[in-house]
Amino acid sequence: MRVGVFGAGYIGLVTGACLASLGHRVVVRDIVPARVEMLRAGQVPLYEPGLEDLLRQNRDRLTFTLDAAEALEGTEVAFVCVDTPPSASGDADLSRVWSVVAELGSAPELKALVVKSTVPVGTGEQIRGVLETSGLGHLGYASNPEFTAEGRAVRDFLRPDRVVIGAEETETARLVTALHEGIDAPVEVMGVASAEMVKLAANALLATKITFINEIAAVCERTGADVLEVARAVGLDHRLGPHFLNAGLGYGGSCFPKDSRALRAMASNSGHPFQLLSAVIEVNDLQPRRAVQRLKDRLGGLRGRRVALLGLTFKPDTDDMREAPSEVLAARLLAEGCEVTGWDPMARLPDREPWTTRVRRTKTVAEAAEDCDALVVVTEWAELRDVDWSDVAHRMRGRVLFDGRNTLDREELASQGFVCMAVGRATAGED
Ligand SMILES: NC(=O)c1ccc[n+]([C@@H]2O[C@H](COP(=O)([O-])OP(=O)(O)OC[C@H]3O[C@@H](n4cnc5c(N)ncnc54)[C@H](O)[C@@H]3O)[C@@H](O)[C@H]2O)c1
Ligand SMILES: O=c1ccn([C@@H]2O[C@H](COP(=O)(O)OP(=O)(O)O[C@H]3O[C@H](CO)[C@@H](O)[C@H](O)[C@H]3O)[C@@H](O)[C@H]2O)c(=O)[nH]1
Repeated sequence: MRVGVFGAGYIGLVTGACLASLGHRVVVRDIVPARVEMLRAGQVPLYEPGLEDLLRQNRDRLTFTLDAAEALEGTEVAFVCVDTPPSASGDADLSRVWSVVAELGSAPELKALVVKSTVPVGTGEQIRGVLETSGLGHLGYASNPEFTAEGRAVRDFLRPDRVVIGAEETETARLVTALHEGIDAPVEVMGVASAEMVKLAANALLATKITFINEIAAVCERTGADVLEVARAVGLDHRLGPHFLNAGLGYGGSCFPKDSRALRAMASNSGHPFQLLSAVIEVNDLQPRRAVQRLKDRLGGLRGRRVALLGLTFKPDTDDMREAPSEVLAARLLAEGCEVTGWDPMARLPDREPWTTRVRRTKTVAEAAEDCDALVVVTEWAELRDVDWSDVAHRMRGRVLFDGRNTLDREELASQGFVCMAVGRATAGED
C-alpha cells in the first residue's frame, strides 16, 4: 500500500520505517526543512536504536518531503504522527493535528486518515465532523494509538503486545488491519473513542504503578524495609507483575507527564475530578525535589557544594530530554547555590533553557566528578557499569553517591569509600 506519514519525529520516523519494512511505500512529511534535508541525506535527526539501520535498509520504499501534496499523491492511507504537547491549561494542544487535517484537500486516492498521535477522547469524532463539512466525508477515519517506548520503539512497533484500531466502519478497520500484516500480535478493533481512551488509560496506569512504588520507597526509607526486595516479591504475584516497579526519581519523558495531565484535564472537562491521577501527578512532581532535600540533609546544606548529575535524558537509550527529572534536579541544585556538572552520552540539551547554560557538561563521568561533593545517578545508562569508581572516588572532594535509579552495586561502591544513598533503601557505607 502507499502510505503518507505526517510528522518525522520519534513516532513518525519509526512508523514510516517499520511500515516500509513491512513492504509498504511510504512518504514522510515534516514542516522543518533541516529535518527533511537530513533525512534525505541519509541522516537521522534523533537517536533511536535500530532506526538508522531500518531507514537505510528500506530507503527504496521511503521518501521524505516538506510538501503535503507530495505526501498525499497516490496515497491510500495518511498517518498523523505530529506532536500533541501540553497547552498552558494542561489540555493537549491539537493545533498540529488540525494543520494536517486542513492539508488533506483533495486527495482522490486517499481512503483513510489514521491518527497515531495521542489525543483526547472525542478528537476523532471532531475530526470526522470537520471531514464531513469539508467535503471529505467519504474518507475512513481510524484511531491507531502507538504504544512504543523510546529506546525500544522499533522492536515495540514490529512486536507489540497488541495493535489497537478504533474505527466506526468495518472497511476502515479492515484497511488499517491489512497495513499491519506481518506483525504477529492481537489486533483489538473497537470504537474510535475507546481506542483514544486505551492509550490514555494505559499510560496513566503505568504512571500510577511507578508512583505507587515511589510512595512505598518513601515509606521504606522511614521504616527500614528495602524497596528492591519489596518490589521483587510484590511483582512475583502474577496479578501485579514485575514491570514498572522500579522506584526512582520519578517518571519523565514526552508521554507520561503530558498524557497524565491531559487525561486529568479531559476528565475535569467532563465533570469528573480524577483525584487518583491528581495525586500521581503531584507525587511525581515532588520526587526529584525530595531527592534534593535528602542530599541537602546529607551534605549539611547545598550552598557552595559541587554536584555531578550522571545521566540527563529521561531514561537510557534515548537523546530525549523532554520532562527529564534531571531538569528539576539541576534547576533546584543551582537555586540552592550548587555548582552543577552533567554527564550524558546522548542527551540533546535544549539550548534555550536557563539551567542548561549553567550546567557544565563533560565527556566522561570522571571529569564530571572532579572536585565534587556528591554524584547523583539520574539515568541508568549501561555505561555507568563500566566506570572505574575507585578512580572517580579519588577525584572527588566528598564521597556521597546518590543512586537515584538503584542501578549500581552499592556494596562494592561502599567498599570503595562511597556513602551510597538510594531510593527506598538504607544508605550504605556510613561509618
Ligand atoms: N515519543 C514517543 O515515545 C511516543 C509514543 C507513543 C505516542 N506518542 C505520541 O505520538 C505523537 C508524536 O510524538 P513524537 O514524540 O514523535 O513527537 P516529535 O515532536 O518527536 O515529532 C513530531 C514531528 O511532527 C512535525 N510536525 C509538526 N506539525 C506538522 C505538520 N503539520 N505536518 C507534518 N509534520 C509536522 C514536527 O516538526 C516534528 O518533527 C504525540 O502525540 C505523542 O504523544 C509518542
Ligand atoms: O519502573 C519504572 C519504569 C519507568 N520509569 C520511568 O518512567 C519514564 C517513562 O519510561 P518508559 O515508559 O520506559 O518510556 P517512554 O518512552 O516514555 O514510554 C511510555 O510512553 C510512551 C508514549 O505514550 C508509550 O507509548 C509507552 O508505552 C510508555 O511506556 C522514564 O522516566 C522512566 O525512568 C520508572 O521510574 N520506573
